[in-house]
Amino acid sequence: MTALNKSIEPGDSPDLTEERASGTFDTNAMAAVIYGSDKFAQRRREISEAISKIPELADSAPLPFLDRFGKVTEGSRKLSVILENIDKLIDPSSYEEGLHLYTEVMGMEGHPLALHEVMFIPALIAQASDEQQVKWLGRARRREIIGCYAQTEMGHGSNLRALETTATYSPETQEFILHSPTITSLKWWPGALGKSANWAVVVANLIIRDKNYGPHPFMVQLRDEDSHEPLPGITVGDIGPKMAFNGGDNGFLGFRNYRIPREYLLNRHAKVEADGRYVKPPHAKINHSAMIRVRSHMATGQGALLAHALVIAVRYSAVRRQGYLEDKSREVKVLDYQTQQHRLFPSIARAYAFIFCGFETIRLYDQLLIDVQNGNTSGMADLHALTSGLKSVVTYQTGEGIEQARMACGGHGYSMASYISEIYGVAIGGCTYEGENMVMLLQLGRYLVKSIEMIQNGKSRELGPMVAYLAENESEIDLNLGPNEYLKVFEYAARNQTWRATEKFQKLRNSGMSNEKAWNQASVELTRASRLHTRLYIMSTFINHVGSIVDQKVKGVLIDLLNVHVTYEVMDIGIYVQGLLSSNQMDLIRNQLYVSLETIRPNAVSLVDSFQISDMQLRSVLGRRDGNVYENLFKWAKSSPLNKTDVLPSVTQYLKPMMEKSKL
Ligand SMILES: CCCCCCCC/C=C\CCC/C=C/C(=O)SCCNC(=O)CCNC(=O)[C@H](O)C(C)(C)COP(=O)(O)OP(=O)(O)OC[C@H]1O[C@@H](n2cnc3c(N)ncnc32)[C@H](O)[C@@H]1OP(=O)(O)O
Ligand SMILES: Cc1cc2nc3c(=O)[nH]c(=O)nc-3n(C[C@H](O)[C@H](O)[C@H](O)COP(=O)(O)OP(=O)(O)OC[C@H]3O[C@@H](n4cnc5c(N)ncnc54)[C@H](O)[C@@H]3O)c2cc1C
Repeated sequence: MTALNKSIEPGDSPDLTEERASGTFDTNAMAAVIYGSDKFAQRRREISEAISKIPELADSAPLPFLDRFGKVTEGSRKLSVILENIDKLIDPSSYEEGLHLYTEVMGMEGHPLALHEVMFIPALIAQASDEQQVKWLGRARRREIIGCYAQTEMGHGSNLRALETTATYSPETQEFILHSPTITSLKWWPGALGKSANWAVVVANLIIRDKNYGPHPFMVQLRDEDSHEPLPGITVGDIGPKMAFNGGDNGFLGFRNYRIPREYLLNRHAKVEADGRYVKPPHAKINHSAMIRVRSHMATGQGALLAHALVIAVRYSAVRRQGYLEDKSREVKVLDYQTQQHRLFPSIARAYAFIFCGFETIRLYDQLLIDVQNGNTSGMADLHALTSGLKSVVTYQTGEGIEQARMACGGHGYSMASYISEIYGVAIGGCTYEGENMVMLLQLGRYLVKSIEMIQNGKSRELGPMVAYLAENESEIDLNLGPNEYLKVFEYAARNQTWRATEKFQKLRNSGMSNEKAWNQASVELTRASRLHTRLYIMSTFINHVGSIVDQKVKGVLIDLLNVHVTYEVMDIGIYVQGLLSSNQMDLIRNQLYVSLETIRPNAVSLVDSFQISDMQLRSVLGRRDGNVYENLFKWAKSSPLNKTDVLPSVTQYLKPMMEKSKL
């Protein structure tokens, strides 16, 4: 049985049953808020139920016991079982249902279709012309072909203008000739490129008559569709084991004068005519849309990863007993320690905040896609700035939260039985992919500096709603702090830091320093401004979202969670608000935080239950829904391949002779 309202079942650990009984709200109602609608939350439960009825969809062994080869094979095996049963499991036309199915069955370690769904198909939707979509999109959606998104090279990922792969147009044959001129020009990192994909969207410099028009996306066949062998002129393979994602085959790719037809430039926006004439796109960065899309989805994606770690740590903390409080006759649940609550509850609040914030950025991206298809690119810069900051802040804070969750599980958190280290490895990949965090914070920094320059030039009224606060002035704050006053505190901090960083940059530049050098010398301050601005945005979307909730019990507990969030976040940026808040006010906020931790305590397990992440999806012995941790930890250890025999061959071969020798 998958997660139910309150989720109490016979055989559950009494400690978790007690926690669920103390919850003040309906976890199904909360799940409806988390997943955007009651209908979809219900569908998730139904899909999990349907999955549980097909035993072949379960992992054939706990994934941590598999080696790389085993993980990659297991991913392909489960994928084929999914596809055999797809109509029984989901509505195949629903992207969200598909995502839930894959997330639950395939897990987070990577699989052959991960990039196909996340970047390859979206790149075709955004960048292929109608004619090209007829040719490839249906095939991709039916999974007749497997694709990936090949942009990053061994030598360059951040600085796209320095990519080295070339696509040189030959008007005589009406072909592009793809070439990798150096070792550093090898495509390096693209997910599913190494062994699974037979097609790729490849980003290469478009060269026409010796002129470089910069990076453009090309549709490229990499492997024979029958034999799956690489085509002549293509060198392709796996880049080896990684910190996580080891079920995935991130790859390398090189071209040796590899020819593709002119029609294979994805030409919804930019075109090359038969005679080599170049037709410019409506916006210089329009080819970056696949990246903007993933960045727009990353807040919810990372919120979900943080949620996984918190489900594990909070449930485990409710069954783990260690030490005493007042009652010396029974050890206390570690969740009752204030330090444990301080470690975990602000992260629960962040997970909710990230998910709600992601709703907003996904909506903005979907709107942008429609606008761009209609020739309106005016929203691109705003969304680029917003998602650049957001991906950086949520990935970093998610990593922090997951690592705290691991430590909150003590020694068992360090075991792969907790699965937290895998979640951590997967999540912090997000600090790097889709734009290295510092690089992306500086993209938002550019936008903030431009906004300040508009104010300085008397154009405050032209500022967008997200940066309008930069033109305001706040020097006092009411002692009676509520969420909106906390927003003002954050605005103060972000505004001050943005002005300070911009003025530093301007001062350096005005002193005769080059623009680039001045930028570099102000860049740490600029990233600080970007983080504060982004955290303000997260807080404000959290407040707005909670304000819109109808179910009063759900709303009540989310207001409690919001109180944890706003007090924790303001304490965390104390150094930036010293000019605004007195030490008395800081003490008051600190005390409000401690009170709000206590208020949340009875709902902690219900709040994480509400994510409705099934045991199958969680893959954690510590985080089991029933809380029966210890007997299952022992079972898990016994299933280790090392325990198949009592005496290992390595002992017979090396240790025994060594010990024998020492006896002489
Ligand atoms: C349903 C989805 C589920 C999501 C869940 C995700 C889980 C999946 C798990 C794993 C998948 C991992 C997949 C990973 C894939 C990848 O990593 S793909 C490769 C990604 N690579 C990057 O992100 C590279 C980062 N670099 C860049 O993006 C850019 O080069 C840059 C840093 C933005 C700089 O660009 P450039 O040098 O070209 O430009 P500048 O000179 O700095 O700026 C010029 C002006 O252009 C503006 N600009 C830049 N980009 C954009 C944009 N995209 N849109 C609009 N405007 C843009 C920039 O701000 C400058 O403006 P200004 O002159 O006015 O200041
Ligand atoms: C798990 C994973 C999956 C990936 N999947 C894909 C994929 O499917 N397709 C694909 O094409 N790519 C993929 N990538 C590659 C990824 O997009 C790049 O690694 C990423 O964009 C960072 O680029 P880089 O490696 O060149 O980092 P670098 O730019 O070399 O970063 C190194 C350091 O230099 C700093 N730095 C660089 N430029 C600046 C600057 N201008 N100002 C200040 N500091 C700077 C960075 O902050 C960082 O500290 C993936 C990567 C990972 C880890």
